[in-house]
Amino acid sequence: MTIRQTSLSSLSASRPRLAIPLGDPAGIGPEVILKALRARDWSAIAAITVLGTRSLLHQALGALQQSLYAGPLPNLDSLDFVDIAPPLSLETVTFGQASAATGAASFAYLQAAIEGAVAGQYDAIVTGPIAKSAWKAAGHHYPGQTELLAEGAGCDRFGMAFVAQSPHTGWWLRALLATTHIPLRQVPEVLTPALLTQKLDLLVHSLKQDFGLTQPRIAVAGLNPHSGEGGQLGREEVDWLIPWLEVQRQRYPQVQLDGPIPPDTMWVRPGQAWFGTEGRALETAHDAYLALYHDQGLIPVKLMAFDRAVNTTVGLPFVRTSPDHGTAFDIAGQGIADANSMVAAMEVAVAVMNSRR
Ligand SMILES: NC(=O)C1=CN([C@@H]2O[C@H](COP(=O)(O)OP(=O)(O)OC[C@H]3O[C@@H](n4cnc5c(N)ncnc54)[C@H](O)[C@@H]3O)[C@@H](O)[C@H]2O)C=CC1
Ligand SMILES: NCC(=O)COP(=O)(O)O
Repeated sequence: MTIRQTSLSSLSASRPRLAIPLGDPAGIGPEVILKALRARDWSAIAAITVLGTRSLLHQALGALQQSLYAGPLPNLDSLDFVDIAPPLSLETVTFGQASAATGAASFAYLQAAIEGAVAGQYDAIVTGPIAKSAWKAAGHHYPGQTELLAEGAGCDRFGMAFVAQSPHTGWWLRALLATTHIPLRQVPEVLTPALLTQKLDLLVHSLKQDFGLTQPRIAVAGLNPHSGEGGQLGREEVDWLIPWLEVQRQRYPQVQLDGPIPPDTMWVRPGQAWFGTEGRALETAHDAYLALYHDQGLIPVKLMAFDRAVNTTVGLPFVRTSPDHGTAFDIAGQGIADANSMVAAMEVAVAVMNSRR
């Protein structure tokens, strides 16, 4: 596998301290982290600490060495590593088989990273993927890592955003999800003007703080097909989304707020800007997209950028990024996982940290 490096002009010589919890040891987290650690010379731009169970990382390394993977791998002896004993008995793992024990382990790794970040030992956390079902089996009822991070940081306003830089055009795709891990049928009730205001505030702040965009252009999706077609296909747009947008335009005169944009067509221009198929799209695509629910945002993001998109948690007192993919239990232990999204997650963490300084 060839690692493609994301070019980030804002990477600087200062060295943010990155904590990298391994994620679920039965998934591809340890593998993509091992590959990512040798994808470039990180020592020039970051100080990296990996958190996990040493014997399990050795097991993942052994599996990689036995696989067809022929790329460079790190020397574990020279790694800055925090060795965490698994809370439930776990001497070895069977790749692809998550359990209460692997869930308890990935939970403990993330908890240790959060404690370190809150104590000021780390500037950023780049998380390996976990399985929410394994956390649940271990008795941890969180919808995902985002909510544990927010709780640990004492933060009740936070958001899930994805960013990726096009390898074709250099254009940056940014999308924030207004709602995340809830059943689809709950979306219309959970999605309120107050919630959307909170998410827009987080997005505007992050665009300025993390990306230096002080006059961003933001597109807001409608909820219903064709944004409700004047109330004929759903009433949320006419009942509150259009009036809400008017209020927000008054609140944010420096922001160009477009919407509600029919959710299907909203992604045409980003697709053109991403793939470079329509020259004007690079100028006319928005700086960021506010999607109203998980799959409205993540289907297009993953279609365009599954190999390199980065999940970020906005609103925390420290930086958090993650690859966009999950534990990929179907290929764990085979050596074939693509580490580019993990590399991008580490690079974006460094760039955002430098932008905040
Ligand atoms: N940040 C996180 O911790 C995330 C965790 N998850 C969790 O991961 C578990 C599995 O979720 P899925 O929906 O199956 O998504 P997934 O991303 O784990 O896998 C989807 C498909 O993409 C492939 N794939 C994923 N990453 C890959 C990589 N780096 N290289 C090559 N192929 C790759 C997999 O083999 C699979 O066919 C779930 O428990 C989910 O909750 C999912 C997304 C993010
Ligand atoms: N679909 C995105 C995702 O599952 C990320 O979850 P989290 O563990 O980062 O909260």
